[in-house]
Amino acid sequence: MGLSLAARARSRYPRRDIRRVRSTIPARGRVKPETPTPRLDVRNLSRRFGRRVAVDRVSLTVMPGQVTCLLGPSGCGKSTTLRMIAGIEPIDGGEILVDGRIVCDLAGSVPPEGRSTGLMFQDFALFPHLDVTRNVAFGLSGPKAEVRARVAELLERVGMTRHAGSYPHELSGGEQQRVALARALAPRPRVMLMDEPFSGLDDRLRDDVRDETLDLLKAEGTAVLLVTHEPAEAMRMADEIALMRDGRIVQRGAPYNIYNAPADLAAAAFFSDVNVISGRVQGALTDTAFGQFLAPGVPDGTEVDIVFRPQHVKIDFDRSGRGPHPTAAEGVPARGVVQRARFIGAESIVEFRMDFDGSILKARVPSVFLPKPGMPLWLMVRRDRCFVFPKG
Ligand SMILES: Nc1ncnc2c1ncn2[C@@H]1O[C@H](COP(=O)(O)OP(=O)(O)OP(=O)(O)O)[C@@H](O)[C@H]1O
Repeated sequence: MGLSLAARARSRYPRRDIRRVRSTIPARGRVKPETPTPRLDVRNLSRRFGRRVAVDRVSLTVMPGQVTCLLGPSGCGKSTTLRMIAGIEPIDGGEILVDGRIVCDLAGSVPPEGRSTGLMFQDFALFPHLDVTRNVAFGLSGPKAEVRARVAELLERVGMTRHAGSYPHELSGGEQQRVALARALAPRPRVMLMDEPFSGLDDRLRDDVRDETLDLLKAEGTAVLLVTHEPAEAMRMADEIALMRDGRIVQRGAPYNIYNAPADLAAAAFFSDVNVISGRVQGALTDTAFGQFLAPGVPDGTEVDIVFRPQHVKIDFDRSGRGPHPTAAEGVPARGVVQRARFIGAESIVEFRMDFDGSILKARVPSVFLPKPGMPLWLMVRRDRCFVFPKG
């Protein structure tokens, strides 16, 4: 009686935990850690379903106050990874540490309520028979006055004080989401695990709730691991993106770096439409209809894909069958004929059939320009925005 869930869990796993804490945190004065201990440290985590490896040696760290997004297509293993960290899915290999303390490995597992992790899903599942105050207070223990103060503080921070006595069915989706966030944060979890938490909200509301959630999580210093399949959401939310495919993390980095230096063609294509032209490397260069592209370190004779995003294609008018002059920054122009042009607001997407091989390439241009099908135009490609990948 009187013990919090975490304290109860600790008392159930006393010796093992103490041993682990000793073995993973260096003693004072003996070894000086060079980097701070990650709030969440996942090492070589694996999970199989029958013969299928759903999660394959996934490793990642999240520091206090940091948001890491686990991003990838449907079925790549994101939710399974999150569920293992939360303790609601068994592991088949690896280990999970919270604040340097092992909470799960093949030798044993601290139950979910003892891991200092909070969990938020898309269907936030507030208790329908409890009002907002009691929903937020649900996971809290301790003196009543402290519980009341914590609930009031959180409702204030999520802007729901005036709804304290309302029931979930009396709230909008965004309001329910705010209450769910307050409830998840109430016990001050060290790590917040979020699985597509905003996907039930409409676009406009989603942006607001997302930003408010982020501010609150940062203010509380919580480490956040957020699962999403939407690149735009990951880029907006994340300090770091861990890009996942077929159960593995294929790239980790700041959103800017992942977008501008993708690890491979699939990583580039996950964030936007891409154009791909092919070439063969000779003397660290690849000759194409757009001129030469650098391919440093790629052996002679290697077939490569040259990848560029539609917004990095520049288009220019046809002057009696001639295009603009080649430049160092944009190479040689190649001619194409407009197949389709679509107005999408601030931009137009124009599709060209290229003279050199009949392939289709796309350009995104300011929407003041909406060329008619059949119009010949010249395309140039920004060299500093191209990626060259050996064909896989
Ligand atoms: N309990 C289970 N039994 C069998 N296979 C499972 C189970 N849970 C997940 N899988 C499989 O493991 C793979 C990864 O699933 P997971 O739900 O982690 O993917 P995800 O990336 O989160 O996908 P989504 O974005 O669609 O939720 C999938 O092929 C899925 O079918």
